[in-house]
Amino acid sequence: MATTKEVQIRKVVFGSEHPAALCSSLIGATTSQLVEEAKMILQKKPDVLEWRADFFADLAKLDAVLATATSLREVIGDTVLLFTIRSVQEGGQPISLTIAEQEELISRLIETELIDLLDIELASEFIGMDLLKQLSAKHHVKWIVSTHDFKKTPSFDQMIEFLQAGQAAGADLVKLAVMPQSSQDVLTLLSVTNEASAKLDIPVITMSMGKLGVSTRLIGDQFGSAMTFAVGHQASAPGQVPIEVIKDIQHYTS
Ligand SMILES: O=C1C[C@@](O)(C(=O)O)C[C@@H](O)[C@@H]1O
Repeated sequence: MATTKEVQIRKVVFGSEHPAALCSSLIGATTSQLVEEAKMILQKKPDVLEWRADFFADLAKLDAVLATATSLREVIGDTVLLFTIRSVQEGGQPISLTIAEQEELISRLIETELIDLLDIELASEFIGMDLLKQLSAKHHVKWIVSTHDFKKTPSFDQMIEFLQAGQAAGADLVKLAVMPQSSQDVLTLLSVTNEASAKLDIPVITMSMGKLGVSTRLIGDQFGSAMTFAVGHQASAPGQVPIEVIKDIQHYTS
């Protein structure tokens, strides 16, 4: 019989029509904050927890990162763990690590098999992408290749290109988060989701951020988005709504 984790991974990685997988971010700066956050959020039963490691104060210390991943795994059990270092250019926190140091840290973390999913930005300047992909495959870590635009919503064609390029870069899932400036932008993002989820071979995750884009977080799965980010403890991006709200809506839409 499949374990809970296998079922969750299948739902997240291979997509399920409805409802979207529910992901909440951990943005603590210390191990104890992260562990407390995880405990609190787990009561709300998310499918995925995202460790936004760019918020972690000791990101430059490999031992601290590995110890924290171990502590988190002890607390979260079978829940799917996504590891993300979001760059400043794409809405993340400033960090002191160079690109090479980040690559090294991520490689060591993959080898521990403590994480299930890894966020890799499409625009990432990692040098050893092929090696990293091979290492990930060896240790069963799946990739979400992501693109974020916190200022605007690119054109329909550009957004389709981002998603296609993510697939070509070796993604197991692709993600696109953009900022709408009008309700038309929200419609365009939903059209992109509809088209890309039908045409690509991998699950697509999309969201329109901010207040204007909230609807995409609530009903994006009806247009083909495989995952939605919701607040468990604190928001990690503008426009996220509480897990409870998403669960209520999913009750009526799936
Ligand atoms: O890529 C995403 C999506 C997100 O930016 C959002 O808009 O919900 C939140 C981030 O933490 C995550 O890494």
